[in-house]
Amino acid sequence: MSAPVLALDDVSIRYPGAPAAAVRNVSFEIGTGETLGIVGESGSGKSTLAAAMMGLLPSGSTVTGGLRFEGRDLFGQMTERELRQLRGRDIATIAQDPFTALNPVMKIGRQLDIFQHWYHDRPRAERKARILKMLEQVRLSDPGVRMQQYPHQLSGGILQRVSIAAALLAEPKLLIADEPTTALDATTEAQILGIMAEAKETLRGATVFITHDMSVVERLCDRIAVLYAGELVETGTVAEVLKDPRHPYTKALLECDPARIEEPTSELPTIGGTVPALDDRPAGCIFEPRCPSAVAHCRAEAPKRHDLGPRQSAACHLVTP
Ligand SMILES: Nc1ncnc2c1ncn2[C@@H]1O[C@H](COP(=O)(O)OP(=O)(O)OP(=O)(O)O)[C@@H](O)[C@H]1O
Repeated sequence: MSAPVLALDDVSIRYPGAPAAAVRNVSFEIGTGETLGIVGESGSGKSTLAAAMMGLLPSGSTVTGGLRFEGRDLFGQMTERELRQLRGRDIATIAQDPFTALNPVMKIGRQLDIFQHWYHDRPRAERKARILKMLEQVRLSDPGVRMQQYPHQLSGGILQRVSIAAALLAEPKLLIADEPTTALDATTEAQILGIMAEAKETLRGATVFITHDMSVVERLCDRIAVLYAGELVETGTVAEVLKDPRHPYTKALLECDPARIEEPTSELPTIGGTVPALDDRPAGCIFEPRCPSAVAHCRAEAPKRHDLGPRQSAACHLVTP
């Protein structure tokens, strides 16, 4: 991997007043040109990690460990002003809800122009041409008309395309897409995922794609980080982990992926039980209460992370290299 754009080293995050950390001892790196998929059920800490990567945790949150963007610690070394600059220029996001991501009282064309930071010294006509080209790339019909419209005049699917165009125009060093299709219907979701797959060719920085959908990871990501109840249980290349998942939670997620079920069935499989609440975390392995393979030892002691290859690791007592 090239020098990491973002490196997390033993990161734990606790919200103010919370009984325990929402994210515990998470480490991984993302390099230029790489797309990392972060997966896990609801409550596993995906959005908490995304907020931390943007320096947008609620004030009073406690972060321990290192979270470095191009070698600089987001929490130790940067002032609020520097963080704001970073968010505006080097780190872009595609949010779950595109309505909240765009300014309701500014025309789309003007908003997109603001995003293309690196082109502001170019003539206006050149900037406009670049925006039009990008709107075509995200397959928006009538891009010239769209530029004159306000967000409330557009549907969620169209606005999400505008958000993707904004992210591409910004040419960020780090793009964070936080479940960008959650608020959309299935057809629009498929279209947006197709556009994201194409956009991958254009993006030169690193991308973090947050999802609960393994088939999205398979399609769009190079590497995967599987989170469970705030802990990183498995990480590796998508090719390795999806072919040979080693952690029982990763296996269970894959077994529940509708895209992988070969026999027609009226009921989709689910993982029994629920993600433990923050104040009810098991003392041993975090997944033990739901794990079909658990043995007594799993209840007694939390597993360490086992390296399984140059870039794959899993935190499970039952895993052997
Ligand atoms: N602002 C907050 N204040 C206190 N606790 C929070 C806050 N946001 C999230 N949490 C808690 O942190 C834990 C992780 O939540 P988080 O939203 O990061 O998970 P997630 O994997 O993104 O879930 P989802 O897929 O539902 O968005 C949960 O226990 C949640 O209740």
